[in-house]
Amino acid sequence: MSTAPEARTTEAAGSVAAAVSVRDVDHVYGRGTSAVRALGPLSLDVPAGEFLVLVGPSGCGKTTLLRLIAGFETPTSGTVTVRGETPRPGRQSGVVFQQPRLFPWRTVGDNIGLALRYAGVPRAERPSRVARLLDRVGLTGTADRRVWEISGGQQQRVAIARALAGDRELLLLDEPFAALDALTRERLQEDLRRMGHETGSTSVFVTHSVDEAVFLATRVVVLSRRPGVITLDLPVDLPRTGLDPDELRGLPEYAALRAETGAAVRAAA
Ligand SMILES: Nc1ncnc2c1ncn2[C@@H]1O[C@H](COP(=O)(O)OP(=O)(O)OP(=O)(O)O)[C@@H](O)[C@H]1O
Repeated sequence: MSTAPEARTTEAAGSVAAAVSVRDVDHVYGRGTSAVRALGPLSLDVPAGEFLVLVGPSGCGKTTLLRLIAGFETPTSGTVTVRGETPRPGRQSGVVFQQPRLFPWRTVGDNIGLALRYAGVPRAERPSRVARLLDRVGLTGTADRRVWEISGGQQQRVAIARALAGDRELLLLDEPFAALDALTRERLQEDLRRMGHETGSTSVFVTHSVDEAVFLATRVVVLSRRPGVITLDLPVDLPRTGLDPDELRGLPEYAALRAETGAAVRAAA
């Protein structure tokens, strides 16, 4: 994935302030005897440019936290802001889910073009923007392919390009690679890691995989069992360039971070 002009715009925009601020948040689904306390109390700041990975046992509230940051949910108490504003779906962030959720009978270009249209990008500008976004996710020249014709990994790349459309300052990813085969998953991890470094964009990524967390993150946050609270907040200061993935995974620091994260996840479960 290469650094396109679109990426540099995001980098410039992202360097201004803390991208995400979560303050004293509690989140409860339902009421009375059927109430489920999913999250909190939880406070977290995500500075611009950070690649934050959330890990924790099933049901600990990872998706809930992502949905609060996306603006799909409003916290029961406390506040969530994205660059100082209350988040609104599709406004400040792009979201990538476990399934790509594309229109399969339409072309790759149409799927991304639709997101650009919603973002208010004029029709005449859309083809060049689509091409730049496809370059960025390693799918140069695929705009005219139908979604059903391309592989699952390629579809997930399209979903990432769509989430980036409209110069969103924040990328939210909810186990985006969980349904992919191991080799495709590794390739996408490598590309996403490189892209995060090259563009300086801000991401919050949810996973169950400790290795995926340490590989991708500049910071790992582990949540406890429900209601999720932070049990580990770990900076990941590994080289972002100059090493291939095997060399990176072979570093003693990598092993130490993996061990510390794994122990925290096991303790949380
Ligand atoms: N709409 C809802 N109504 C009621 N309870 C919900 C709702 N959404 C989630 N929950 C509950 O809130 C808790 C947290 O769910 P959430 O999906 O955020 O966890 P998670 O950590 O993402 O789980 P997983 O790793 O299994 O995807 C769970 O107990 C879940 O059953």
